[in-house]
Amino acid sequence: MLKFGGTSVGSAGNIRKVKEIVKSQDDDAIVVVSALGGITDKILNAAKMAILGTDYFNTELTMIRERHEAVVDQLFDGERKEAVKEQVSQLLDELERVIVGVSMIGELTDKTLDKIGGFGERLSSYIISEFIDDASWVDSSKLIKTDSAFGKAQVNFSLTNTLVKAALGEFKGICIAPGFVASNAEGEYTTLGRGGSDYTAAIYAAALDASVLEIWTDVDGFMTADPRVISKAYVIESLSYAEAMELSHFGAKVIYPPTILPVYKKGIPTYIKNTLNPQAPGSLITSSQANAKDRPIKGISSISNISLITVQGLGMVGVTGISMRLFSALALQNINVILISQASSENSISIAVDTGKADAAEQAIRSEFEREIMNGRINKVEVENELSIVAIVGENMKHSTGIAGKLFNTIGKNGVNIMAIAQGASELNISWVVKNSDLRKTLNVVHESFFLSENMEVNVFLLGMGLVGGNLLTQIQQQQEKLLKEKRLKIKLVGVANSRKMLLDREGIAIDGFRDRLDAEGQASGLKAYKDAIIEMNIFNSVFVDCTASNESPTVYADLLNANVSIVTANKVAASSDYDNYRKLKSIAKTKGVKFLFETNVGAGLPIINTLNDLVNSGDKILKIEAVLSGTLNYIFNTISADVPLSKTIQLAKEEGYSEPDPRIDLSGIDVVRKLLILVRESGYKIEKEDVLINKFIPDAYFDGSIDDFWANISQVDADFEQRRQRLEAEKKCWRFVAKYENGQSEVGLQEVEQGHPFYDLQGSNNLVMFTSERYNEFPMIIKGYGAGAAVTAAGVFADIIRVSNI
Ligand SMILES: Nc1ncnc2c1ncn2[C@@H]1O[C@H](COP(=O)(O)OP(=O)(O)O)[C@@H](O)[C@H]1O
Ligand SMILES: N[C@@H](CC(=O)OP(=O)(O)O)C(=O)O
Repeated sequence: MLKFGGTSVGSAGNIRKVKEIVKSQDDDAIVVVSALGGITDKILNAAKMAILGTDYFNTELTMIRERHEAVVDQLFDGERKEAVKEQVSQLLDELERVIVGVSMIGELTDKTLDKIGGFGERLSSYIISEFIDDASWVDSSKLIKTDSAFGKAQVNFSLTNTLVKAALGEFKGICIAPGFVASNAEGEYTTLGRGGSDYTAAIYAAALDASVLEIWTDVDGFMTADPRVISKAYVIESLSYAEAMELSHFGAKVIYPPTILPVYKKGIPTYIKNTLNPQAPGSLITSSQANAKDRPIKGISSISNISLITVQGLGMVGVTGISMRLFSALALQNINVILISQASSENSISIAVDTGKADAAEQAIRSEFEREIMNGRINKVEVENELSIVAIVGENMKHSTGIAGKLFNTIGKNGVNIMAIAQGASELNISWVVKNSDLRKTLNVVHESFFLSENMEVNVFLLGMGLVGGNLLTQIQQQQEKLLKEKRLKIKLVGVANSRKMLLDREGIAIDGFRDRLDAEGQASGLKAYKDAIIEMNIFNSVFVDCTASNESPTVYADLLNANVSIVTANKVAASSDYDNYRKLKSIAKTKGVKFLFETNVGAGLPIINTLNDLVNSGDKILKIEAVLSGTLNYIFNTISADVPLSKTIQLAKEEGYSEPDPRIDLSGIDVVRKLLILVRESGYKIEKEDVLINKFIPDAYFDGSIDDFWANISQVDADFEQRRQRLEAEKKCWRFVAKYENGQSEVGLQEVEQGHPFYDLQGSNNLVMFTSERYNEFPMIIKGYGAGAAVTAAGVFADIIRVSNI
């Protein structure tokens, strides 16, 4: 038993492939076919246009005609072609007559819709039966008998089985049959519901005890998720009938849900195969018991455009019969309930229905419970729209603990709000409701954590592409492959922005040539626009990386953290701003389960803040901090000599890229104050900028004027400094700009350091931090190394990005 879907018979080329597959069968075969892909939609649309009184239905009909004629033209030659065309034309004329009738009468019943809905299958099955030599044709609408529920008729199995067996029980050869179509007792056309050709095939297979059912479609098999949404979805080798049923019930379009029952009852193995890639093994659906080695979750599926109706009232608690009345009222209106969730207090019941049915459902509930609503026993019947249901399915969930915990933890960390949850006692399925706008993110994050747990993805939005940002991208590029191979971590750049332009692409931005792409495709940027775009994109596991020194960029951190975007920043402004703001950002990150990391704020790539956190978290108490934290100042005081006066060293520091663009930020000690603030705060103490005593070594006047005045006048301090330097040299001492915290007192300033002191031998722009703690007491802990420079800072930022992924 074979079934070819609309995509498999959508073009002459594909029909040729179908023929090859059918011809390569060794056994006799019944082949069910769908309408040419998209045709059923067009037919139904033409009818709807006709009833609306627009002439557009003619355009639709012309397109339907041209599609079929083109296929016939390409498949047949000579007289045969004319004969087939004639027959196709007659069928199309018949269709046209009905639709014109609809437009004239202005009435379109479900019965008429069923009459015309199956024309696509009648056409395709006829064409294919002519194209495959020696194939016969059978009219499924005569064999598959249903009730008169037009649109989605219920099959009368005993009659159908008898008719199918009588017609095809002894059949030898290849027989083509239209899918989807059936008829009622009166012989009027009915259909089996959209996507119903799969069902037709299963009905035939069960009636004839077929050895196998093959559903041929346009993907390699039943996949772990809808491949149109999750590009990394992969084929599930084998699944049980129950798993296939659950996944298809919750939206896996690859198979029409009722299909499973007939084949399950008869134990007929069912394959999902790809017409466009027949060599691929496909997926096998059987009754085989779950394999203990299989993952706990087989697949994930979803349905959009769901409404959630919540009925709530204290008067419902402990009252029997409420659920019965609720579901009967809905059943009477033919409303299918897709998901039910009831709190154990019985104070509320939530049900999910198709949005198209939400109004009818609400009305049915309100009228059923009119009395209870009036007397306040039920105080809320609320409908929420634009929702989706997501389900994870797998027989092995039964044997695994912690699935729900992992599931909801991962979803929650990504900021997706879950509106209702249902889990059957069979533990085969956990389903939950989210907003439509969160669907893609939910599917991605769940797919990632359950199916690709060996591959973790971090989505990076970069702000600032100067020295640090540029270096960071180069490092990511060099390391990307290794991280993927060895750590199974995929760092994906999904956004880049500078002060002028921004570029966002959820599929990833190649680091090679990204600047050209930004120039060509980038939109006008602005901090707020970038932030809004990031929040709007709503990507899972995302991190905003701030590689600017801007005062403005930290103003967007709170919004981003609130939207569950982690922050990695080389920018000191946020962590050294008002204490309340620093606390607020940390606390948002904590409640949202995301990271706010700023290791590079102190000592560039040196592991200072992380070390401090480790000490404090493990119960140590920081008693004293002494540190040389300015790479720039250290460079200056290491470079100053009889030949190189102070003003020259400042200039060199700028040229070497150590200093801030305005070196006075370094010279004034402000930058060191900011770093000290961060260290003291991370040690667990509350401190504000104003609490730090600053001992400047250059007179205030130099800091007041313009930067040009500064450069013009700074050499005036050289003579004085040279005198002091000579004295220091004679005493075998050197200058260090030291930040210090002890007993609640913080200060920064120039210190004369003797030989032998840890600060004395500090080369170049190196930094050094000494922590004296309860545990590191007699001999303080010392961390020392490059404390500035784009490459080491970028490396620190990179390490923080990796830390976000928690590997
Ligand atoms: N879990 C899934 N596995 C495979 N395909 C899926 C899944 N979920 C959704 N799909 C979609 O279902 C499509 C096949 O169904 P459909 O278009 O009805 O095919 P046909 O026309 O062959 O009946 C695939 O192209 C794929 O995009
Ligand atoms: N042609 C029908 C029936 C069908 O099953 O189609 P497909 O196999 O392409 O899903 C429909 O579109 O609903």
